[in-house]
Parts: sequence; structure tokens; C-alpha cells
Amino acid sequence: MTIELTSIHKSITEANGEKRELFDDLEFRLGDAPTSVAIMGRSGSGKTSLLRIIAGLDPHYSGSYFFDGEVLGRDAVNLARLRWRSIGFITQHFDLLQDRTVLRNVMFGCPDRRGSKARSRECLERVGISALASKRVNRLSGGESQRVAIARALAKQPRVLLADEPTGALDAESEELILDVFDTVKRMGTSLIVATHSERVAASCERIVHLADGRLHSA
Ligand SMILES: Nc1ncnc2c1ncn2[C@@H]1O[C@H](COP(=O)(O)OP(=O)(O)OP(=O)(O)O)[C@@H](O)[C@H]1O
Repeated sequence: MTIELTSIHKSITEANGEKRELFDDLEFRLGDAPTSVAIMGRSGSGKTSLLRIIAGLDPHYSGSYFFDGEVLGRDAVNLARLRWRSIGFITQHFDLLQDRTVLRNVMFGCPDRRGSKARSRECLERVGISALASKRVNRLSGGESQRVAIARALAKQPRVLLADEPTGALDAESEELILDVFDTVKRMGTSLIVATHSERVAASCERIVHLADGRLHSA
């Protein structure tokens, strides 16, 4: 699987009404071999916005997005297909269904209902929260919710896993566990793109890029 973004431009309107170029001729490439990339950058530099474009959640930019060498169509059906088939996204706010159980939330991540319960249980075990399977999400701590979000993304067996501050709500021990999970993900042949402020998470990735002044700079 390859991802290539070329000449990406995106402008946003700040709260004070001023326009700002968030991405200014940004380039990004993810090669065929499974790899891991950390995107670092100060708060507001656009890490989440970039992940949203890669995830097919934001079609409002100019420039080109090639997925597996083909231009990605920006209509809703194309983008939904990309998200459903190929991309797992662990968002900063988890986006879990609060009134459903942990297991049910993870099952929603499975593209195929057949075998989804067994696979979801496996994913919960991988992130160390099997014991919470029947608990409602609105009863969980931030760190526990984060693990559910990770398990749900893994349940999809995506070709690329995007993670936005995946260890933000976790203590050092839990961060270690998540880094182990990411190692497993990489060994399974899934590429990983992580937006993070954590030097430790970044150091665990094969490549680190910095987002500044609307572009990505190699470390
Ligand atoms: N839909 C939007 N409309 C207008 N401005 C937006 C929109 N989405 C994001 N922004 C602005 O774009 C900038 C980049 O936001 P983004 O969340 O991508 O940054 P970030 O690098 O992920 O920050 P953090 O490290 O704090 O998570 C911010 O100034 C934000 O206010």
C-alpha cells in the first residue's frame, strides 16, 4: 500500500476572521513496505488536520492524494470506501458510543459481522482490557477509553493505522503497553502514522517528520 500527497494546500479562517495557510505545498509519502511515521509539531500546526485528510475525512484541500498509485476521488462514496476498507483511525477524542459496551464498540470496528465477536475479544486482550468487555463506555476512565479506541481500530485490520495522540491520556506504564501493541501492528504488516507530542512514541517510529509552516520537514 502506498500513500502520496503532493502540493497540498489548505487555508483556514482563524477565530479572529483572518485567513491562514495551514498547508502550503505540503508533501507526504508512505512507501509500499510497512513502516511507522511520527508526525510532530507544535499545537495548532495541523497534525490532526493532516490525519483527517489522509483518513478521507476532509476533502477540502487542493493538491493531489494518491492511494495505491491512484488519485483518490473526493466524493462521499469513495472516501467512505477508503475509510471502511483500508484505514483505521484512533482519534484524539476516541469517538466511542458512550451508551454501548466496550465489546459492542469494538465490534462496530469490524468490517465483517461474521467472527466479529471473537476478533473483538482478541483485540481487547491485545490492549489489556479484556476484563472491561461488558462495561459501558460512559463508565470508563480516559485511559481505558483510549484503549477501547485502539482495539476498535485494530479490529478492522486496516492497511494503515492513523493515531492522533494515542497515548495522550495514558500513564507511562500504559504508554509502554500501547507501544508494544504498535510493534505487533507493524509486525502484522500494517503501516502506522502517529501524530504525537511524546518523544518516546516518536522514538519508537522508523521515521520522524516535523510539521511547521505548513510543510513536513524530515528530522
Ligand atoms: N474546521 C476548522 N475550521 C477552522 N479552523 C480549524 C478547523 N480545524 C482546525 N482548525 C484550526 O487549524 C489549526 C490546526 O489544528 P489541528 O487540530 O490540526 O492542530 P494540531 O497540530 O493537531 O494541534 P494539537 O497538537 O493541539 O492537537 C488550529 O489553529 C485549529 O484551530
